[in-house]
Amino acid sequence: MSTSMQTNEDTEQTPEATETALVDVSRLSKLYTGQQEIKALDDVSLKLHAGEFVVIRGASGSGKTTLLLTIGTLLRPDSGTLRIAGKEPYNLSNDDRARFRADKIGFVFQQFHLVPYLSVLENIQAPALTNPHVSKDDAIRLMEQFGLSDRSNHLASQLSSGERQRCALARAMVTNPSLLLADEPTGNLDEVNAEIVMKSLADFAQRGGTVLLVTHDLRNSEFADRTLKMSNGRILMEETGHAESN
Ligand SMILES: Nc1ncnc2c1ncn2[C@@H]1O[C@H](COP(=O)(O)OP(=O)(O)OP(=O)(O)O)[C@@H](O)[C@H]1O
Repeated sequence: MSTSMQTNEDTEQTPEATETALVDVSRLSKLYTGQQEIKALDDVSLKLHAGEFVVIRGASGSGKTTLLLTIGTLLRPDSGTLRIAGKEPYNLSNDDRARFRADKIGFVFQQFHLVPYLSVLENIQAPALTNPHVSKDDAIRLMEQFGLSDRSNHLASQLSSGERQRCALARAMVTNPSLLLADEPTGNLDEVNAEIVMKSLADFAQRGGTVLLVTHDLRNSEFADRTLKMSNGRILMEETGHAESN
C-alpha cells in the first residue's frame, strides 16, 4: 500500500475517534538542572487533532525543541501528561515506548540526520530496522514523490542540502506515521527548497496526518492551520486560527 498518502483512510475512525485529539498534552513541565536551573517547559497544555498542521514559533531558548522532544517521547517531562492516540507513552517500558515511537511518530530536523555512507534509497528504508511495516516499494514511491529517483544510488553525503532534507522527509514518512514532528526543517534551505518542504508537510496534513513544526521563522506559518507562540517555556497565545491551547 502507498505510504505517505494513507493516514485517515487506513485507520478505522469512528466519529467519536475523530473528535478525540491525536496528541493531548496536559500541564507538561520540564526543569533542566545543573549549574543553573532552567524551566524549559512551564505548565504547557496543547491538543493536536488528526489532519492539523500546527506551527509553534518562539525565540531561541523559549523551549520549542524541549517540547518537541517531550511530545516525541524522547524526553520524559517532570510532571504533566502526554497522550498520543489514547496512550500514555511515558507509562510504557523503554522497549514498548521505542516501538510506539517507531510506529506512530516521524521526525524531521534542521540537520537532516541522514546516514552519510548509505544511499538515498537505503536512508529512506532505514526505519525498516525498527518498523516491520516499511517496504521497499513504499520507499521507492516516496523517493519518486520527492524527486529523488535520479539520485537513488547517491550517498547521502553527496546530496545538496535541499535533496538531503527531501530524503529526510521521505524517511520520516515511510512508516506512515500519525504524527510528524519537525524542528526547524527549513533552517538550512534556500527559498525554493524550503517551499517544497513546507508544501510536502502541508500535503501530509491535508491527507490526514498531524504535523507539529517548531521554528523561529515567521514564513513557516503561512502553511499552518494554527500558529502558537512560545516564550520562557510557556505557550502564550494563538497567533492565527481558533484558540485551543492554554
Ligand atoms: N540538556 C539541557 N540541559 C540544560 N539546559 C538545557 C538543555 N537543553 C536545553 N536547555 C535550556 O533550556 C531552554 C530551552 O531550550 P530549547 O532547546 O528547548 O529551546 P529552543 O526554543 O528550541 O531554542 P532554539 O530555537 O535556539 O533551538 C534553553 O534556555 C536552553 O539553554
